[in-house]
Amino acid sequence: MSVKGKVILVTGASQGIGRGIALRLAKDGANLALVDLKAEKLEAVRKEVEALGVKATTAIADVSKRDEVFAAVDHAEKTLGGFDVIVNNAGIAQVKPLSEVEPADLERIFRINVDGVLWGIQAAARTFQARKQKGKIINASSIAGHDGFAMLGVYSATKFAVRALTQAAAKEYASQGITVNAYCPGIVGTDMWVEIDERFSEITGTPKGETYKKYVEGIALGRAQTPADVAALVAFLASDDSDYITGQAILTDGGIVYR
Ligand SMILES: NC(=O)C1=CN([C@@H]2O[C@H](COP(=O)(O)OP(=O)(O)OC[C@H]3O[C@@H](n4cnc5c(N)ncnc54)[C@H](O)[C@@H]3O)[C@@H](O)[C@H]2O)C=CC1
Ligand SMILES: CC(=O)C(C)=O
Repeated sequence: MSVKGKVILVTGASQGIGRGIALRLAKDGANLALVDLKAEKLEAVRKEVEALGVKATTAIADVSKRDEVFAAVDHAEKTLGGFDVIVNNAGIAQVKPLSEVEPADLERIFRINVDGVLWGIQAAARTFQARKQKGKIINASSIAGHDGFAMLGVYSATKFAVRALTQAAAKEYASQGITVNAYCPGIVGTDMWVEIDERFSEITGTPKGETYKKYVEGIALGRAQTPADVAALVAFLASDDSDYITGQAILTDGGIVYR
């Protein structure tokens, strides 16, 4: 299984799962284009990646803005001399009972979690087509893209939508040698879960840390997921070993959701 020499763009690469994916792909020999809004943290990840002996470049882009995603892909191709894989990882969470959701809530999270993935799909596919080569598109869904979670209803809707886009894009691009898949993590100990836990506390009065603990206790394998666990699946999906897989939304959750 190898991604050696491939050019791979990862969004949301400044921290958490995106950083974990970048480090794993760099260890496996890929050259990386790192995209995020957080410039300082992104620069730190670039240095970590380069220390592993591969090439890296950064682009500050808001994935909800189509032109910025297209510019980031163009930058990656020009700077790193090719373009093979995009990992549409950037996303945000939102904890709110459905009865309190307002139009602005929907707008914000859909623009990032769904539009952002679609712009990434479009920009990558356009580049693969222009280069007359095959390519891989890998999108962040979630266990919440398979089961709707209470208080995470709108977030869950965005992750179901990512699965829909993944399936449709797989069908539209298969004849061009482009595969499209999604990874569906479970409970990963990142800043996103710190924020989810805090919001649950505010809304329900549950003591801080308890919501995260309760969810982790429900994992069959008995521990929280790490970014490296997620990155192992993404590294497989980015490699040639996954060439015959397309349109799938693969669970990596230690045993929470069974499909
Ligand atoms: N943490 C978890 O338990 C799970 C996370 N996921 C998904 O994995 C992905 C990564 O999550 P985490 O690393 O946990 O989150 P995180 O909050 O730790 O990191 C997300 C990164 O995305 C960036 N980002 C956010 N909005 C952006 C925008 N508009 N443009 C560019 N970059 C933006 C942030 O700056 C941050 O660096 C997300 O799509 C999330 O929904 C899926 C299942 C479980
Ligand atoms: C953040 C996330 O996707 C879940 C379900 O924990």
